[in-house]
Amino acid sequence: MSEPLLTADAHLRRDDAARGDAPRKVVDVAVGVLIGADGRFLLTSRPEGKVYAGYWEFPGGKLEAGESVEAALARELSEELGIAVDPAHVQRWREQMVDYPHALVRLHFCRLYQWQGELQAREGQSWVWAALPVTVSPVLPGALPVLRWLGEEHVPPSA
Ligand SMILES: Nc1nc2c([nH]c(=O)n2[C@H]2C[C@H](O)[C@@H](COP(=O)(O)OP(=O)(O)OP(=O)(O)O)O2)c(=O)[nH]1
Repeated sequence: MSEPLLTADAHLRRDDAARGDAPRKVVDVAVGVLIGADGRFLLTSRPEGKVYAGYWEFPGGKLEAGESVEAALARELSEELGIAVDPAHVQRWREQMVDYPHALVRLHFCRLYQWQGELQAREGQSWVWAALPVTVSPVLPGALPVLRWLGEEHVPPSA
């Protein structure tokens, strides 16, 4: 399902037309909503050195050229968290475009109930198994819709 465009921190930039810039390229991002046996979901903090460092988000990252969402998510979860994911277990959920000052991103949110290995913070990030309402903050603007969807929709603890 594709959601309406979300504009984040618009006050931080002037629009492209005013600057005479070309339309912005869309950056595709694979994002995992990992759901544990107890129904909690995994949030991770963005590491130092990245935009929005310290903000909480769902783990994932940008697609490489020619890569599928499923393959990108499996690669990112291995790189960031040291877990092994079978791309066949990645369940596409919703798509959300977010217009940030730093990039225009298309977030491919996927649900994931199965993976192998213990979590490791390979990029020095923190993680938390969260339930609604979440108690960590700040949450990345592009992760907020997921919290709303999780609240609206009954997400089974296993599938
Ligand atoms: N992982 C993730 N990214 C999100 C979420 N919400 C959201 O707006 N984003 C945005 C933030 C970034 O602009 C983009 C992800 O880019 P990134 O820089 O974290 O990706 P990456 O790990 O491939 O980064 P790098 O290797 O280029 O440093 O997607 C979310 O819930 N999870």
